[in-house]
Amino acid sequence: MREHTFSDDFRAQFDLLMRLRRDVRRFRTDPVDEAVLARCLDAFRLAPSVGLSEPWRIIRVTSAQARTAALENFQTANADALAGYSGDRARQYGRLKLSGMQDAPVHLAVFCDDATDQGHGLGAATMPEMRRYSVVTAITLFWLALRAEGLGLGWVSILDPDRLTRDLDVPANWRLIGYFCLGWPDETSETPELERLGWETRRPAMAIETR
Ligand SMILES: Cc1cc2c(cc1C)N(C[C@H](O)[C@H](O)[C@H](O)COP(=O)(O)O)c1[nH]c(=O)[nH]c(=O)c1N2
Repeated sequence: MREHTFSDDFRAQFDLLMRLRRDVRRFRTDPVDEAVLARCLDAFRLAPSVGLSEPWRIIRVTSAQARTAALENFQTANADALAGYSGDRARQYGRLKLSGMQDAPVHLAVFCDDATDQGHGLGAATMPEMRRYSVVTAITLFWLALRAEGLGLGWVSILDPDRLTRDLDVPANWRLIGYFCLGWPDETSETPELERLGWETRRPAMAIETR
């Protein structure tokens, strides 16, 4: 096996990549080059997965009908979420933009195949949710790969997953992990939008307890 080391310069760049990764809700409508998208999607093949089960299943949502169904799903779930807040929080929530579905050129629905035989159940017998966590690890790599190309990703979870699963006509054993908007971001920042808009702040330091 080839020994590989990374330079200080690479480490600094990687740190910057992580700092500049944002959840993007504001996209330019310019198309994304298919070769660049394919290169970024390769991140899924590099991701860790429980038992090497590779349980991610990706649907590219292109038809007007499927996109409209997803958008309406979001709008309903978002209105329901807004109704769960009151006072200043409700006013603040109402002002947030929580998906870029109307502008993003690429839409992906990512699922976990809960019934896959791949991996022969290794690591998931007592904790089957590990398959879903595996999909999340892959999405994180994909997110960074996109950012390295200057592209942005927005995770949309304000959705009724069963309704989306039905609308996209996917197998019953597939569980929705997230709906993703992808494209060229309108802005870049080292600060999450929810922090900039005063919804929540990041903790100053990570507290690790010992036992
Ligand atoms: C599992 C999961 C699900 C969602 C999110 C993230 C993750 C990890 N986020 C994005 C989230 O708000 C964002 O990551 C944090 O606010 C931190 O900002 P940065 O990602 O650092 O820019 C998100 N954002 C949004 O506007 N609508 C959404 O439905 C969701 N859903």
